[in-house]
Amino acid sequence: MGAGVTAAEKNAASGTGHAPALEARSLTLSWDGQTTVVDRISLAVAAGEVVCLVGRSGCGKTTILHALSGLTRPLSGQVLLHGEDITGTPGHVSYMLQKDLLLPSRRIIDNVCLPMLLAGVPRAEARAKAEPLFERFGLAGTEEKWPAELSGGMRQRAAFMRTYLMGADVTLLDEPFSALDAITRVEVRRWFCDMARELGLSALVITHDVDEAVSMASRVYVLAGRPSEGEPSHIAGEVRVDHGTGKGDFALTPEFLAAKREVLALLG
Ligand SMILES: Nc1ncnc2c1ncn2[C@@H]1O[C@H](COP(=O)(O)OP(=O)(O)OP(=O)(O)O)[C@@H](O)[C@H]1O
Repeated sequence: MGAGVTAAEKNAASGTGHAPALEARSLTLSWDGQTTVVDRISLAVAAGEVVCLVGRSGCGKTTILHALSGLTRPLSGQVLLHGEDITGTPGHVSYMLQKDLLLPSRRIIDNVCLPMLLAGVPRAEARAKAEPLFERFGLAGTEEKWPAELSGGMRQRAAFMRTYLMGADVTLLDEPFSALDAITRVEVRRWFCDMARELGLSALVITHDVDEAVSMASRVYVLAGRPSEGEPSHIAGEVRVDHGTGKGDFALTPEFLAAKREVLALLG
Protein backbone atom coordinates (compact mmCIF):
# COMPACT_ATOMS: atom_id res chain seq x y z
CA MET A 1 0.00 0.00 0.00
CA GLY A 2 1.11 3.61 -0.25
CA ALA A 3 1.01 6.54 -2.60
CA GLY A 4 4.36 6.28 -4.38
CA VAL A 5 4.70 6.65 -8.12
CA THR A 6 6.40 3.30 -8.33
CA ALA A 7 3.49 1.45 -6.71
CA ALA A 8 0.98 3.11 -9.00
CA GLU A 9 3.04 2.42 -12.08
CA LYS A 10 3.64 -1.18 -11.11
CA ASN A 11 -0.01 -1.85 -10.37
CA ALA A 12 -1.39 -0.16 -13.44
CA ALA A 13 0.99 -1.77 -15.84
CA SER A 14 0.02 -5.15 -14.28
CA GLY A 15 3.20 -6.68 -15.50
CA THR A 16 2.44 -6.01 -19.17
CA GLY A 17 5.33 -3.60 -19.63
CA HIS A 18 2.98 -1.09 -21.37
CA ALA A 19 2.54 2.49 -20.23
CA PRO A 20 -0.73 2.96 -18.31
CA ALA A 21 -3.59 4.42 -20.36
CA LEU A 22 -3.68 7.35 -17.93
CA GLU A 23 -1.21 8.30 -15.28
CA ALA A 24 -0.85 11.11 -12.76
CA ARG A 25 2.66 11.60 -11.47
CA SER A 26 3.06 13.46 -8.24
CA LEU A 27 0.36 16.07 -8.89
CA THR A 28 0.11 19.03 -6.54
CA LEU A 29 -3.02 21.08 -7.18
CA SER A 30 -4.39 24.41 -6.08
CA TRP A 31 -7.21 26.67 -7.24
CA ASP A 32 -5.56 29.92 -6.24
CA GLY A 33 -1.87 29.05 -6.47
CA GLN A 34 -1.57 29.31 -2.69
CA THR A 35 -3.87 26.84 -0.93
CA THR A 36 -2.80 23.29 -1.74
CA VAL A 37 -5.83 21.04 -2.29
CA VAL A 38 -3.98 17.81 -3.09
CA ASP A 39 -0.34 17.14 -2.46
CA ARG A 40 1.81 14.95 -4.71
CA ILE A 41 -0.77 12.38 -5.67
CA SER A 42 0.09 9.63 -8.13
CA LEU A 43 -2.34 7.21 -9.70
CA ALA A 44 -2.72 5.19 -12.85
CA VAL A 45 -5.37 3.48 -14.94
CA ALA A 46 -4.31 0.55 -17.11
CA ALA A 47 -5.80 0.03 -20.57
CA GLY A 48 -9.27 -1.48 -20.25
CA GLU A 49 -9.37 -0.98 -16.49
CA VAL A 50 -12.11 0.65 -14.38
CA VAL A 51 -10.56 2.38 -11.37
CA CYS A 52 -12.38 4.35 -8.67
CA LEU A 53 -11.18 7.26 -6.58
CA VAL A 54 -13.08 7.64 -3.32
CA GLY A 55 -12.87 10.39 -0.78
CA ARG A 56 -15.02 12.47 1.50
CA SER A 57 -16.84 15.53 0.23
CA GLY A 58 -14.49 18.46 -0.40
CA CYS A 59 -11.27 16.42 -0.32
CA GLY A 60 -10.38 17.30 -3.91
CA LYS A 61 -11.76 14.58 -6.21
CA THR A 62 -13.19 16.98 -8.78
CA THR A 63 -10.05 19.11 -8.56
CA ILE A 64 -8.06 16.01 -9.58
CA LEU A 65 -10.36 15.24 -12.52
CA HIS A 66 -10.03 18.80 -13.77
CA ALA A 67 -6.26 18.43 -13.79
CA LEU A 68 -6.38 14.98 -15.41
CA SER A 69 -8.64 16.29 -18.17
CA GLY A 70 -6.28 19.22 -18.81
CA LEU A 71 -8.85 21.85 -17.79
CA THR A 72 -6.40 23.10 -15.17
CA ARG A 73 -2.64 23.02 -14.82
CA PRO A 74 -1.02 21.47 -11.73
CA LEU A 75 1.35 23.45 -9.53
CA SER A 76 3.70 20.55 -10.12
CA GLY A 77 3.60 17.03 -11.52
CA GLN A 78 2.58 15.49 -14.81
CA VAL A 79 -0.38 13.86 -16.53
CA LEU A 80 0.45 11.19 -19.09
CA LEU A 81 -1.83 9.53 -21.63
CA HIS A 82 -0.37 6.29 -22.98
CA GLY A 83 3.00 7.65 -21.90
CA GLU A 84 2.59 11.04 -23.65
CA ASP A 85 2.70 14.19 -21.56
CA ILE A 86 -0.70 15.93 -21.81
CA THR A 87 -0.36 18.10 -18.70
CA GLY A 88 -2.63 21.15 -18.91
CA THR A 89 -3.93 20.40 -22.42
CA PRO A 90 -7.65 19.60 -22.75
CA GLY A 91 -9.29 17.43 -25.40
CA HIS A 92 -7.40 14.16 -24.94
CA VAL A 93 -9.70 12.34 -22.55
CA SER A 94 -13.50 12.18 -22.32
CA TYR A 95 -15.13 13.67 -19.27
CA MET A 96 -18.62 12.92 -17.97
CA LEU A 97 -20.00 15.16 -15.31
CA GLN A 98 -22.07 14.51 -12.23
CA LYS A 99 -25.39 15.44 -13.81
CA ASP A 100 -26.34 14.08 -17.19
CA LEU A 101 -26.47 17.64 -18.55
CA LEU A 102 -28.50 16.77 -21.62
CA LEU A 103 -29.85 19.94 -23.19
CA PRO A 104 -33.63 19.86 -22.62
CA SER A 105 -34.37 21.68 -25.85
CA ARG A 106 -32.57 19.19 -28.07
CA ARG A 107 -33.67 15.72 -29.11
CA ILE A 108 -31.57 12.79 -27.84
CA ILE A 109 -29.87 12.27 -31.20
CA ASP A 110 -28.84 15.93 -31.30
CA ASN A 111 -27.65 15.79 -27.69
CA VAL A 112 -25.39 12.81 -28.31
CA CYS A 113 -24.04 14.39 -31.51
CA LEU A 114 -23.21 17.67 -29.80
CA PRO A 115 -19.48 17.07 -29.11
CA MET A 116 -18.97 16.02 -32.73
CA LEU A 117 -20.86 19.08 -34.03
CA LEU A 118 -18.75 21.33 -31.79
CA ALA A 119 -15.66 19.66 -33.21
CA GLY A 120 -16.82 20.61 -36.72
CA VAL A 121 -18.17 17.25 -37.89
CA PRO A 122 -21.03 17.82 -40.39
CA ARG A 123 -24.47 17.05 -38.93
CA ALA A 124 -25.29 14.17 -41.34
CA GLU A 125 -21.94 12.52 -40.64
CA ALA A 126 -22.37 12.90 -36.87
CA ARG A 127 -25.84 11.37 -37.03
CA ALA A 128 -24.61 8.47 -39.17
CA LYS A 129 -21.96 7.75 -36.56
CA ALA A 130 -24.35 7.96 -33.62
CA GLU A 131 -27.37 6.12 -35.00
CA PRO A 132 -25.95 2.56 -34.96
CA LEU A 133 -24.95 2.99 -31.30
CA PHE A 134 -28.50 3.50 -30.02
CA GLU A 135 -29.24 -0.22 -30.11
CA ARG A 136 -25.93 -1.09 -28.43
CA PHE A 137 -26.52 1.43 -25.64
CA GLY A 138 -30.07 0.13 -25.02
CA LEU A 139 -31.59 3.32 -26.40
CA ALA A 140 -33.18 2.11 -29.63
CA GLY A 141 -36.26 4.19 -30.46
CA THR A 142 -35.26 7.18 -28.34
CA GLU A 143 -33.41 9.05 -31.10
CA GLU A 144 -36.13 11.65 -31.71
CA LYS A 145 -37.33 11.90 -28.10
CA TRP A 146 -36.71 14.83 -25.77
CA PRO A 147 -34.57 14.26 -22.64
CA ALA A 148 -37.61 14.80 -20.37
CA GLU A 149 -39.31 11.80 -22.01
CA LEU A 150 -36.55 9.40 -20.84
CA SER A 151 -36.06 7.81 -17.42
CA GLY A 152 -33.07 8.90 -15.31
CA GLY A 153 -31.21 5.69 -16.19
CA MET A 154 -31.82 6.18 -19.92
CA ARG A 155 -30.67 9.79 -19.75
CA GLN A 156 -27.50 8.61 -18.06
CA ARG A 157 -26.91 6.05 -20.79
CA ALA A 158 -27.44 8.78 -23.40
CA ALA A 159 -24.95 10.99 -21.56
CA PHE A 160 -22.45 8.14 -21.54
CA MET A 161 -23.01 7.58 -25.27
CA ARG A 162 -22.32 11.25 -25.88
CA THR A 163 -19.13 10.93 -23.82
CA TYR A 164 -18.16 7.82 -25.80
CA LEU A 165 -18.71 9.67 -29.07
CA MET A 166 -16.05 12.18 -28.04
CA GLY A 167 -13.77 9.44 -29.31
CA ALA A 168 -11.22 9.12 -26.51
CA ASP A 169 -10.34 5.72 -25.07
CA VAL A 170 -9.93 7.11 -21.55
CA THR A 171 -12.99 8.42 -19.74
CA LEU A 172 -13.20 10.37 -16.50
CA LEU A 173 -16.52 10.22 -14.69
CA ASP A 174 -17.43 12.54 -11.85
CA GLU A 175 -20.08 10.97 -9.58
CA PRO A 176 -21.89 9.71 -12.69
CA PHE A 177 -24.72 7.88 -10.92
CA SER A 178 -25.35 10.10 -7.93
CA ALA A 179 -28.56 11.64 -9.27
CA LEU A 180 -30.21 8.23 -9.75
CA ASP A 181 -32.43 6.38 -7.29
CA ALA A 182 -30.80 3.43 -5.50
CA ILE A 183 -32.19 0.63 -7.70
CA THR A 184 -31.55 2.40 -11.00
CA ARG A 185 -28.11 3.31 -9.76
CA VAL A 186 -27.11 -0.33 -9.25
CA GLU A 187 -28.52 -1.28 -12.66
CA VAL A 188 -26.81 1.59 -14.49
CA ARG A 189 -23.43 1.03 -12.90
CA ARG A 190 -23.56 -2.70 -13.78
CA TRP A 191 -24.51 -1.73 -17.29
CA PHE A 192 -21.68 0.82 -17.39
CA CYS A 193 -19.07 -1.77 -16.31
CA ASP A 194 -20.30 -4.24 -18.97
CA MET A 195 -20.19 -1.52 -21.64
CA ALA A 196 -16.74 -0.32 -20.60
CA ARG A 197 -15.50 -3.91 -20.89
CA GLU A 198 -17.20 -4.40 -24.27
CA LEU A 199 -15.87 -1.11 -25.65
CA GLY A 200 -12.39 -1.63 -24.16
CA LEU A 201 -12.53 1.69 -22.32
CA SER A 202 -10.26 2.77 -19.50
CA ALA A 203 -12.18 4.70 -16.89
CA LEU A 204 -11.51 6.62 -13.72
CA VAL A 205 -14.70 7.08 -11.72
CA ILE A 206 -14.90 9.35 -8.72
CA THR A 207 -17.44 8.75 -6.02
CA HIS A 208 -17.93 9.12 -2.29
CA ASP A 209 -19.95 5.91 -2.21
CA VAL A 210 -17.65 3.13 -0.98
CA ASP A 211 -20.04 0.34 -2.04
CA GLU A 212 -20.17 1.79 -5.53
CA ALA A 213 -16.39 2.01 -5.76
CA VAL A 214 -15.84 -1.56 -4.59
CA SER A 215 -18.61 -2.89 -6.86
CA MET A 216 -17.20 -1.30 -9.98
CA ALA A 217 -13.45 -1.11 -9.76
CA SER A 218 -10.55 -3.50 -10.00
CA ARG A 219 -8.66 -1.00 -7.83
CA VAL A 220 -9.84 1.76 -5.52
CA TYR A 221 -7.67 4.74 -4.63
CA VAL A 222 -8.56 6.33 -1.32
CA LEU A 223 -8.10 10.08 -1.07
CA ALA A 224 -7.87 11.54 2.44
CA GLY A 225 -7.36 15.01 3.85
CA ARG A 226 -9.18 18.23 4.72
CA PRO A 227 -7.98 20.91 2.32
CA SER A 228 -10.44 23.50 3.69
CA GLU A 229 -8.75 23.11 7.10
CA GLY A 230 -5.24 23.45 5.71
CA GLU A 231 -4.61 19.70 5.42
CA PRO A 232 -4.04 18.91 1.73
CA SER A 233 -5.33 15.55 0.54
CA HIS A 234 -3.09 12.64 -0.36
CA ILE A 235 -3.63 9.08 -1.54
CA ALA A 236 -3.99 7.19 1.73
CA GLY A 237 -3.81 3.88 -0.06
CA GLU A 238 -4.93 1.68 -2.89
CA VAL A 239 -7.19 -1.36 -2.52
CA ARG A 240 -7.28 -4.17 -5.05
CA VAL A 241 -10.68 -5.77 -5.49
CA ASP A 242 -10.99 -9.46 -6.25
CA HIS A 243 -14.18 -9.83 -8.28
CA GLY A 244 -13.82 -13.61 -8.50
CA THR A 245 -15.81 -15.20 -11.32
CA GLY A 246 -18.00 -12.13 -11.76
CA LYS A 247 -21.08 -14.37 -11.36
CA GLY A 248 -23.82 -13.79 -8.77
CA ASP A 249 -24.22 -10.72 -6.59
CA PHE A 250 -20.70 -9.52 -5.79
CA ALA A 251 -22.00 -7.26 -2.99
CA LEU A 252 -22.91 -10.38 -0.98
CA THR A 253 -19.46 -12.00 -1.15
CA PRO A 254 -16.70 -12.04 1.50
CA GLU A 255 -14.34 -10.47 -1.09
CA PHE A 256 -16.63 -7.45 -1.39
CA LEU A 257 -16.78 -7.01 2.39
CA ALA A 258 -13.01 -7.43 2.76
CA ALA A 259 -12.32 -4.72 0.18
CA LYS A 260 -14.97 -2.43 1.66
CA ARG A 261 -13.46 -2.83 5.12
CA GLU A 262 -10.04 -1.91 3.75
CA VAL A 263 -11.34 1.20 2.00
CA LEU A 264 -13.24 2.35 5.09
CA ALA A 265 -10.14 1.88 7.25
CA LEU A 266 -8.11 4.05 4.87
CA LEU A 267 -10.81 6.73 4.82
CA GLY A 268 -10.43 6.90 8.61
N1 LIG B 1 -13.46 26.60 -8.57
C1 LIG B 1 -12.94 26.59 -7.33
N2 LIG B 1 -12.30 27.68 -6.84
C2 LIG B 1 -11.77 27.68 -5.62
N3 LIG B 1 -11.80 26.60 -4.78
C3 LIG B 1 -12.42 25.51 -5.20
C4 LIG B 1 -13.02 25.42 -6.50
N4 LIG B 1 -13.55 24.19 -6.65
C5 LIG B 1 -13.30 23.53 -5.49
N5 LIG B 1 -12.63 24.33 -4.63
C6 LIG B 1 -12.18 23.94 -3.27
O1 LIG B 1 -11.26 22.86 -3.41
C7 LIG B 1 -11.50 21.86 -2.42
C8 LIG B 1 -11.77 20.52 -3.09
O2 LIG B 1 -12.99 20.61 -3.83
P1 LIG B 1 -13.49 19.46 -4.81
O3 LIG B 1 -14.74 19.94 -5.46
O4 LIG B 1 -12.38 19.05 -5.68
O5 LIG B 1 -13.81 18.28 -3.77
P2 LIG B 1 -14.64 16.94 -4.02
O6 LIG B 1 -13.90 15.88 -3.29
O7 LIG B 1 -14.88 16.73 -5.46
O8 LIG B 1 -15.99 17.28 -3.28
P3 LIG B 1 -17.50 16.71 -3.54
O9 LIG B 1 -17.44 15.23 -3.27
O10 LIG B 1 -18.31 17.44 -2.52
O11 LIG B 1 -17.87 17.05 -4.95
C9 LIG B 1 -12.65 22.35 -1.57
O12 LIG B 1 -12.10 22.94 -0.41
C10 LIG B 1 -13.34 23.37 -2.45
O13 LIG B 1 -13.93 24.39 -1.67
